[in-house]
Amino acid sequence: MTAPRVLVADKLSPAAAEIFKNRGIEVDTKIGLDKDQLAEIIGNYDGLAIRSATKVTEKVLASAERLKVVGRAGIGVDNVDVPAATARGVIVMNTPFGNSITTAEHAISLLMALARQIPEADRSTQAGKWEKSKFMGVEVTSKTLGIIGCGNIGSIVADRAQGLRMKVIAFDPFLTEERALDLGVERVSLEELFRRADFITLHTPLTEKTKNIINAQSIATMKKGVRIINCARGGLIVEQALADAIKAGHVAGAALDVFEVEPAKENVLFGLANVISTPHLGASTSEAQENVALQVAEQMADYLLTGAISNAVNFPSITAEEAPKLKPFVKLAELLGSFAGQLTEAAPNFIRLEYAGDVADMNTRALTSAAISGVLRHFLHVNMVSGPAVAKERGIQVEETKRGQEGAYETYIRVTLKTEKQEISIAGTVFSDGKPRVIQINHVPMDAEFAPNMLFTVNADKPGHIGALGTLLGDEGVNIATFNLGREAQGGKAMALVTVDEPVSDATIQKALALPHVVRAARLSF
Ligand SMILES: NC(=O)C1=CN([C@@H]2O[C@H](COP(=O)(O)OP(=O)(O)OC[C@H]3O[C@@H](n4cnc5c(N)ncnc54)[C@H](O)[C@@H]3O)[C@@H](O)[C@H]2O)C=CC1
Ligand SMILES: O=C(O)C(=O)COP(=O)(O)O
Repeated sequence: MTAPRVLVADKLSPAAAEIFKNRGIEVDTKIGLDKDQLAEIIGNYDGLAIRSATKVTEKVLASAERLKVVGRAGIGVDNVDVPAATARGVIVMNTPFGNSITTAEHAISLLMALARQIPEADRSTQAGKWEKSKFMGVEVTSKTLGIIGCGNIGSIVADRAQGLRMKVIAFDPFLTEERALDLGVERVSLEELFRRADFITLHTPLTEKTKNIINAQSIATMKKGVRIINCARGGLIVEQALADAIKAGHVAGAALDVFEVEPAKENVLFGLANVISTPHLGASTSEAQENVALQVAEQMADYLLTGAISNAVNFPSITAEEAPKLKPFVKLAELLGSFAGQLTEAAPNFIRLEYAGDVADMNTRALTSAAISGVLRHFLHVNMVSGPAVAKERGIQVEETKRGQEGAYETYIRVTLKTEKQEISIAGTVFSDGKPRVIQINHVPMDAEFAPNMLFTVNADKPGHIGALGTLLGDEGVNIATFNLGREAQGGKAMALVTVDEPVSDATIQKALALPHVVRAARLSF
């Protein structure tokens, strides 16, 4: 067997290259390649080790004929097109804890720097101005810190802020009362957090639900004089809205480590008084970089040399023998979880997996992990291995039931989610062509393949809906690939699952909701 080859494309601690070499893997380090240069050479490598700078796009992956694994020395994988990697059978792995303390410390540093205008005071002093009366700060003791996203990093920030004698409140759909109590934080709604916080710090992943969470409307509900810290992802904040609020004096300052477009060479926030920026330095300490480099290199080497998988964000750990039989059902379980997760308004507190027929005799632990990760990946950076543990930590009850063949399908999986207000169940099967299909939505029969872009509607079963929806999509320039229907009973609730060529816009969703008898319209993507 020829030695596997790994490309290190971002600045990693030299510890990573050492490990690859020691384990008999050839390693090249080429930092700063653009998309085209990367696409040109990626075909020569089995592994790609990156941080946040390298964008692993569909185009790069399309040229990556040999690539088996992308290793992210860090947490966020939003610079990797994970669905495209999965579709090409490329494992994407990250190092979920290696830089959490360091990033939390950066958030606290920015908080203190913001409270006392340290960067600006430094610039003025070194320019010989001695403007002692210009830089009046605020004390953080007894001030309220609002943490949005109280996961690994948010929890460490909470701990450190309490050491600074701040009052910590947190919004996180997965934060249980019990965990909040353990952390010594007060669990509040997002609205209450915006209303009460003197400082707000962001620690969520960038998802459909968190994108633009700080916008003109939410800023208007914040206390006058609020200060905002972002060490998570640029897309969480509408930068123009923040700039406007700072200029208007409503927001007293912002400290930003991350930007919507990186590298951020120019930005609407640059140059404003009381804006502090750092170039995505959250994870940049020698300790964190050593941790993540060692871990990612070991994980990648394990996978390339033995096939063992750990901390993969797009695949569960499965032995070499089980893999071929399980693979289509892993995909199905993940898609069903993702479908249900996209339809919930809030984080679930209960997930049930039902396995019927042949699939009940397979490695359902891997399948359950896949389904849980499908549900949770709309909220968290969760991987299939850690999915059940994360669900447990967050107080989500997971139930698995198995039974023999029942009904029309030889084998099927049903995923049921419960939130405080809703229950959603999606069932599916794998046909002999190996393709996963939806066969029931909330027990209503349906027969549809999963597709990258879909629209789901629920309506009262009255004549005219199909025509109206078809006309609306036509008017909006949305091309329909397939149109699948199901209903409870004549005159009851009816559902449509429509495959479209492009993602349906928010405006089209609003128009679909305004159609007669429509009670639900949601965009789905797989
Ligand atoms: N600036 C930097 O250099 C670094 C940035 N990061 C970023 O920090 C973020 C958080 O990382 P971790 O704490 O390790 O992740 P984590 O997965 O442990 O925690 C994220 C938390 O956000 C919560 N969340 C999800 N959706 C939410 C919503 N709509 N509203 C409020 N909370 C929500 C989740 O429940 C979870 O508790 C990630 O985006 C990561 O990419 C991580 C490391 C370094
Ligand atoms: O781990 C993360 O999510 C980070 O954002 C760190 O990014 P970096 O590795 O410093 O480019």
